[in-house]
Amino acid sequence: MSFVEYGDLIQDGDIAIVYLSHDSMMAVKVQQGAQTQTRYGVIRHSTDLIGQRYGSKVTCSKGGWVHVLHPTPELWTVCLPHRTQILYTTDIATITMMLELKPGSIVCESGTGSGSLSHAILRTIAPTGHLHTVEFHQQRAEKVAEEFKEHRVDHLVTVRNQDVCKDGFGVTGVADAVFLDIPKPWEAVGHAKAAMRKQGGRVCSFSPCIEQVQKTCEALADQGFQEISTLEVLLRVHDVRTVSLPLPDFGPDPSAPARPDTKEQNHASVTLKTTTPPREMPGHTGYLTFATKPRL
Ligand SMILES: C[S@@+](CC[C@H](N)C(=O)[O-])C[C@H]1O[C@@H](n2cnc3c(N)ncnc32)[C@H](O)[C@@H]1O
Repeated sequence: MSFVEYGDLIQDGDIAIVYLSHDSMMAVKVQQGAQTQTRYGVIRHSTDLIGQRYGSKVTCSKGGWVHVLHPTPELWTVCLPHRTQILYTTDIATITMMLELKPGSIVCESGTGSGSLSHAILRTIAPTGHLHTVEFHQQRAEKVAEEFKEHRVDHLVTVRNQDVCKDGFGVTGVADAVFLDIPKPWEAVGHAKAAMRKQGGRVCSFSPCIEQVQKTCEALADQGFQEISTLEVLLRVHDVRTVSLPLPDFGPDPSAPARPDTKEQNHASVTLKTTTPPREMPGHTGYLTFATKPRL
């Protein structure tokens, strides 16, 4: 198992995702002799997990069952231990696309936080790209480096424990893309430019407040970035439901012969399956500001 390569069978030392229901999952480190408690009973790693196929249905000690899934960045985002606010898949998908990330890309990121975005970046740039991620909180930097090792992606990433606004990304002239998720991104824009290859490349900054966005846009323009644009991604789910709608009454058809049952037809209705958006939407996460380093 690795977060960037699929493995068929669950092995000792893997991280597996125990899926209890759509909104209840947990990441488990598989270990010979270990047990995991769930609301459906105990899972015994040696007999219930090791050697089973990913995707298997596993019966727990109380007779209930769970599915055991191969880890992906998306599943990790919903299971990971939060040490900070994190980015979710809706924003991550837009960031990946708009930064034009692909296998082989060199990417700089700060702050690393809980590593939610980092895992998605790593899956996209594997097997030949590299992520340089900067986190100034020492324990967070150490913990995420430990997780990258456990998830077998550590060969694709360098974690630096430093202040990106003072010390930059630790690399110069190499990055195809830079991503910022820090409180004062405008202070890191110069370092982002220095980390990027001489010509071209994309930068993105995530900020919850529009005042932060304004300062970042000014800094990007001052540094000669072009195509500066800010967007907000809102997730709009649709619920599937069965509805009954009255048929429209257009009045009597003057060309048709009079029918005694016309009155009943006016009350006819049709039942159909449709989708409806919820009345309230999940709130704002943040603004994504993108810009391009020009080719001169
Ligand atoms: C909101 S979190 C990032 C979450 C991350 N994008 C994720 O998806 O898990 C912001 C992180 O930036 C770090 N940070 C803030 N300012 C920084 C700076 N100047 N240099 C390096 N890291 C910084 C914080 O310690 C925190 O861990």
